[in-house]
Amino acid sequence: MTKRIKLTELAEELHIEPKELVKKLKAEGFPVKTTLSSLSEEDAEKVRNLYGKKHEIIVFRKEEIEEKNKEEITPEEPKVESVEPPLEQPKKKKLVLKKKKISEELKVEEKLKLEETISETKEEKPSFIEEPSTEKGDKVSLEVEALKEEKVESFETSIQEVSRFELSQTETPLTEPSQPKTAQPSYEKRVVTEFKPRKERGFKGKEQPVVSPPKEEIVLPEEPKIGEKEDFKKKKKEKDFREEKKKAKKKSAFGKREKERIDEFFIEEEPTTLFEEKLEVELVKPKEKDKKERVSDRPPTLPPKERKIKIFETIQVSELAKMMGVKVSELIKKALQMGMPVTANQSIDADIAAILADEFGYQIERAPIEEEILLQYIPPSPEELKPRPPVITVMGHVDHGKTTLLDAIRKTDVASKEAGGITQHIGAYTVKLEDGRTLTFIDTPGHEAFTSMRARGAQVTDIVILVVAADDGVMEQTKEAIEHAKAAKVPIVVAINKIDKPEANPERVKSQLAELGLIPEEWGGDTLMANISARNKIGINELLELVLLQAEMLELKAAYDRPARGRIIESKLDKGRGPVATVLVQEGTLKEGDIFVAGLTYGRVRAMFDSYGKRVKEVTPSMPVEVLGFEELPQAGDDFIVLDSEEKAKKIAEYRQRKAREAETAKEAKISLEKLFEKLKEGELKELNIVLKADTQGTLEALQASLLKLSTDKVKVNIIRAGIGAISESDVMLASASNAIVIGFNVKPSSQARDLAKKERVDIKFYDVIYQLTDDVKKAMAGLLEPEIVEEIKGLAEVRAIFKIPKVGVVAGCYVKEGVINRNYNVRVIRDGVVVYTGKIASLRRFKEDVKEVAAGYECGVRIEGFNDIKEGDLLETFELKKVSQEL
Ligand SMILES: Nc1nc2c(ncn2[C@@H]2O[C@H](COP(=O)(O)OP(=O)(O)OP(=O)(O)O)[C@@H](O)[C@H]2O)c(=O)[nH]1
Repeated sequence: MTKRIKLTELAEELHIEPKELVKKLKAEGFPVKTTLSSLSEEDAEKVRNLYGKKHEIIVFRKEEIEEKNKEEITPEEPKVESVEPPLEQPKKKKLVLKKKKISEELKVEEKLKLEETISETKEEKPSFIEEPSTEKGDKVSLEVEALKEEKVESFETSIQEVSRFELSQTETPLTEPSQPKTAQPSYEKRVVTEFKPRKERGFKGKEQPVVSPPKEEIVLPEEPKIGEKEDFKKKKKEKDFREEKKKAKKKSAFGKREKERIDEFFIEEEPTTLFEEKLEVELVKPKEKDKKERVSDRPPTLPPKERKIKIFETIQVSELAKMMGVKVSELIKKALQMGMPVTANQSIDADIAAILADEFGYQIERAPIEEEILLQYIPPSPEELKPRPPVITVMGHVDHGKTTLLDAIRKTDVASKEAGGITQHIGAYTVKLEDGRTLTFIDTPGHEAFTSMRARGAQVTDIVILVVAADDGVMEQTKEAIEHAKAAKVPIVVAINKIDKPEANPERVKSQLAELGLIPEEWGGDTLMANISARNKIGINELLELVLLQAEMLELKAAYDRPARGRIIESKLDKGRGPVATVLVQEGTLKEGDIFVAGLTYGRVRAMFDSYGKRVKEVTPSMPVEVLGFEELPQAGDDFIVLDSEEKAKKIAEYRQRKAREAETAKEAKISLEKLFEKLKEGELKELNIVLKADTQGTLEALQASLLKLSTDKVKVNIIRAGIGAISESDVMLASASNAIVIGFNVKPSSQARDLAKKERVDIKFYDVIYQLTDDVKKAMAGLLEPEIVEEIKGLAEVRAIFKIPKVGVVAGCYVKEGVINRNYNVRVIRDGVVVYTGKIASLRRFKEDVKEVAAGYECGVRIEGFNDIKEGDLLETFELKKVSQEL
């Protein structure tokens, strides 16, 4: 491919006005029309000669590369002898080392400026007219002036990597290359810019980092082995260089810091790895203050690299290698040489990738997060919106009748009767009333499904039906359900069930609910309530009417005429059909054949079945449908987004998988007091959600009051649950779904809750002094939290027997269940999840022997300092306190 040179660039190079150049060239008979025209390199060279410009030459000699490395040189990094363009006023000389990979696509501009031809092989070796290289084989010389006569079509010559170079001593006309250059896939060129004494360095690689030449002068020191010298002219004026530098900076993918770091690296490492001629270096050493500037930019003759790789946040090492067309091993080696041990499958961030890519002549372009580009979501305009059916979840205390109610509702479905079929269990189903209105029910009753969906960021429910048995009244899980619905800001319609029972007392239920903030309409509140008997199917239609009324108030709408978006409600691996999932379409219309991404997976809709098991071709908003065609099993709560190409879908899924893996490794609490200020500062958080558990009603109330008082203009303290007793799994789930922290005051989590908190990355804080708790929250909000004292749980023992020993006290016969009990640890006595004492171990024994430590699975006798009120069944938790400086 013949490279062409823009007239504008040529004019710049020749320091004349482009228009003037056009005029002149036209007069000379060159095939140009306007300033936008371009010339072949050959012609450009003629023009240069017209203007008396000629190229200077830098002849690079190969560095003494270890034999091993020589062998390893791949086609991507061929050895090169490089030639510099002419410099106007030769003054001092100075070594300029520059490594540059230039591909076939190397810009004309770059080539023009380089004005070089480089021979790659011995056969192709050109020679200089003057100062022929003393080394044979890998030296190349070239006379650019002579090139105008040469009928060389292209200079697309591959330049081999050199580690050393050689220069002719005097500025001489350049000889014609002995042979025309052949196009090569890429070449690397090095221009020695800086020359410093050899120093100790961390690694020695066959490749050297890029160093730009000085802006004012290029002084070439004597190459020790050959002893040749050549003076070089000034390459460009200072101004030109600055401009170039600015351009390069703009184009650079590196952040300033990276760039400086690399510059420093180059300053420190580059010259020393290449030259041993200390004396020469010192003689030509540029002024200190210029040093960084010089090396941090590309020379004016070498524009910023043109080969770009677009990456999204991170990239796998192997992928980066593939994109650059280099061997993974080569890339890993290079990284290692640079002090960054990486593996092929490791994801590296864009900054690291940029440093590495630069070594191979590539520039990294950091693209916005893939998802943001590809899933760019344009919210529908009001005109696009049409009413959609409500999506309902049934919640309530155990045995209050949720399942019976869902069954009763299902039986009211006229469509089911029409279809003559029974509703399939697909996680959700629709109910069509006689008047044609439809409602969608999430088939899994209970707050667990609701919460775990919410914990994954999925909010599919529009309305919660809270089932309360009229004979039993408000119970623990009724309260929890209310809290969940409130935290999710989902309205509640109450179904007071089992009114057929003689002991039913709906009025009592109403007053209990009113105490919890759900005030019935008839009492002036806004909570819709219906008395029903799910078993006897009394009041079901009335209940559904109320639900529809509530839905009307919510003005539920969605756009129908656009690609579908929804949520995964349920998923299973079907033996015959592969991964199958129920999707609730929330927007748009889902069609057979649609390509989609869902959570970490993707696919194409092969077939769809509605809740009666009937195959359907299209599904509209609020409709649940069973979808076949997933690559892998998605998870309940995952999003489901239709895209226009499978490639996109796959890319997004892969990106998400990578992110998920990274998140897995960098597990940290969703929110913690330590991170609070950071999040507030970043505007990520506006309120601090707290799940508060305490040992007594009195302390709970006191804590609530003092915590609420801490709310400021910037952050609101929001207690989403306040309860008495041990921290439960439900507390953790609520905290997880609501991005809350759990505060236990004198209460501890059950071991299941602790495990769940670990899994869900929920931060549980333990306090036993009120002011410490309020102080911490206050400080966290102000960003003044002291180094955190972290409690490390060491072991758990169960008290199985009590021995009262006169004059000594009470000794607890324990069985160590988890971890170790060490007599130096602190100990906490927990009774029914409540901390009854915290102190020190006075003695630890096994078979009358004093021991230091007892591990899990063994029995031991424990006496606690100053505490004799120990009881059978108590748990002894040992812990250590560690200071961790906070990261705020
Ligand atoms: N008398 C009477 N019994 C009912 C009514 N609704 C449900 N039951 C009974 O209450 C018991 C529990 O009903 P379920 O529907 O299983 O309750 P649930 O809330 O789904 O229970 P879990 O799934 O265990 O949480 C069953 O024996 C039902 O027959 C009702 O309206 N009247």
